[in-house]
Amino acid sequence: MKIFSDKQIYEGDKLTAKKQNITSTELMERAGIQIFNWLHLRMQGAQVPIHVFCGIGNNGGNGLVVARHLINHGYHVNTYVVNFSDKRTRDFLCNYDLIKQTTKKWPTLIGPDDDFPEIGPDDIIIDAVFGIGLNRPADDWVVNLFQHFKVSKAFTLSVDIPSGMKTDAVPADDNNVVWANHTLSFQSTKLAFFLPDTAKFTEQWEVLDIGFDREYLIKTQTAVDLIGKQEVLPIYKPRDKFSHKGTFGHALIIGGSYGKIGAAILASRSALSIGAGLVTAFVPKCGYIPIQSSFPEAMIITDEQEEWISNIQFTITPTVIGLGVGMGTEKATAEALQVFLTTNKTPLVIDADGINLLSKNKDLLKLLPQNTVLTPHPKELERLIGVWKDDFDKLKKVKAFSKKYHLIVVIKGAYTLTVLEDKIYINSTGNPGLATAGTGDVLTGVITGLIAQGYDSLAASVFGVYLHGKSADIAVQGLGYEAMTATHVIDTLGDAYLNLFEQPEPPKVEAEEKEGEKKEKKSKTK
Ligand SMILES: NC(=O)C1=CN([C@@H]2O[C@H](COP(=O)(O)OP(=O)(O)OC[C@H]3O[C@@H](n4cnc5c(N)ncnc54)[C@H](O)[C@@H]3O)[C@@H](O)[C@H]2O)[C@@H](O)CC1
Ligand SMILES: [K+]
Repeated sequence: MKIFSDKQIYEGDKLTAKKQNITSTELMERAGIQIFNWLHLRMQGAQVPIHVFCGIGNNGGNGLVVARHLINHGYHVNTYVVNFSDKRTRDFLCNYDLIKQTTKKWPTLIGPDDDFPEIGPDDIIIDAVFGIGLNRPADDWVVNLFQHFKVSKAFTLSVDIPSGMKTDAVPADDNNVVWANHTLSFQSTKLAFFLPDTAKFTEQWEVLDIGFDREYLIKTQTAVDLIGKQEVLPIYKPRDKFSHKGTFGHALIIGGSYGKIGAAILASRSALSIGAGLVTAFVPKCGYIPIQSSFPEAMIITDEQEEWISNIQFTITPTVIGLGVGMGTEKATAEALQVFLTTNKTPLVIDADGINLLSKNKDLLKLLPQNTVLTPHPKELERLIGVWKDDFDKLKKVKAFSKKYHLIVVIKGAYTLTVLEDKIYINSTGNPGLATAGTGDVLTGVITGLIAQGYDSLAASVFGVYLHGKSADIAVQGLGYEAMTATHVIDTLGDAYLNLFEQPEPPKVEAEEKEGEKKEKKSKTK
């Protein structure tokens, strides 16, 4: 799913009205009806007090449309205009007139000196105060109104975006923003809903299709994409009947040290399970027996040292190398890495201590082949790019870093972000059960194993992160967050692939109804 910028939404808005030969007021009506339908479907006429708070711009205009339709359908509605400015938009004014023609209960104007209306905990708030047009911090009294919403504990539905929130910046204070239970966004979700600093402002979100021009939606390139099944399906490479293990490449995993051989085993097993034709592990001598006995499919090359890697030399020709898991940061290992990188031309995926060693000697970054994949967790990322002010600053720094060294950075987190230069891919799979030892090693193996099979490094990163998260989502169903381990995630990688081609199950009620119809037909024909 494309995530459009504010500028692109405004452009799409204008272009849609022009191409469909409708006015912006008609488009606002369409958007408002969508929100009304969403509510009506769930409320079925229930007489719960609904408080609709409207600003004076187009977000407020949306609120007025919703209020009007709710009133027309007999709901218990209180409409307010939050009068933070006198500059009303044209479409706001149109809808202000319309609501006045609909009901004798005209919207209540709320200004800085007015008391706020009483809101009960079982009431509903519709927040249409600010949309994406917010361009400066809201006045103190408006912020107090937002606090009034929060204190009421009423279910809060935000229109387009929680008021006070920006799509591309972290607010100076958490209190400056409406804390929504649910947000209904027009045509596109927002990057801010996926970042730790700002995701908290809405518990859930949904996108409403308000019928933007199809051509505009298809042709417009976005700086951010949300990756789900629909986005990864075209990446998948079906297997040819006449393929053989040579077709799917040879993944080499370089890593492990005394006490951390498990990391190399997890990465190697993952590379094979995701479909690499052959997997070799390059480990210190102490890794030989554990790998040979626990993972018979792997081939092994041992370093001349017993406990750590000191000299990366091999005679095989791997398709791709996954480097760094459990590798340690011994001086000899750092030197071996430097020597290795000066001659290496094979595509690389670098994780964990591999990243830590690069952070200690940033000159090595220039030696990495183009589109090398780095998979840091937050602390490793900080060592690599320095501290950041907030999530948006972090993304800016990562983009600059990616551009400077021509690297792909996979920022691991609740929503893992894959960054290549100015483009960000947000992953939608995965769960808190992944916060457990070794899952990072599995991800390294998965991405390495995909590159081995012929996926380019970017496709392998985006697809690998998706499959890794999906596998965890499948594994967790039988285990729960606490008991799931990295090994379970490897064991369900196959299910993650199979899930790509599963059709969604029909809703239960419909299926039962059809079953009922069939029985009825049978008894009639008897
Ligand atoms: N045709 C439609 O009905 C559509 C409506 N949309 C709605 O339009 C919204 C954007 O509307 P607007 O651009 O009018 O902007 P908003 O309604 O978000 O903001 C209202 C106006 O207040 C002013 N303002 C901003 N920050 C302020 C502050 N802190 N204190 C006082 N005044 C401030 C700005 O001049 C802005 O134009 C979207 O969020 C969405 O809800 C579009 O997104 C999609 C199409
Ligand atoms: K809003």
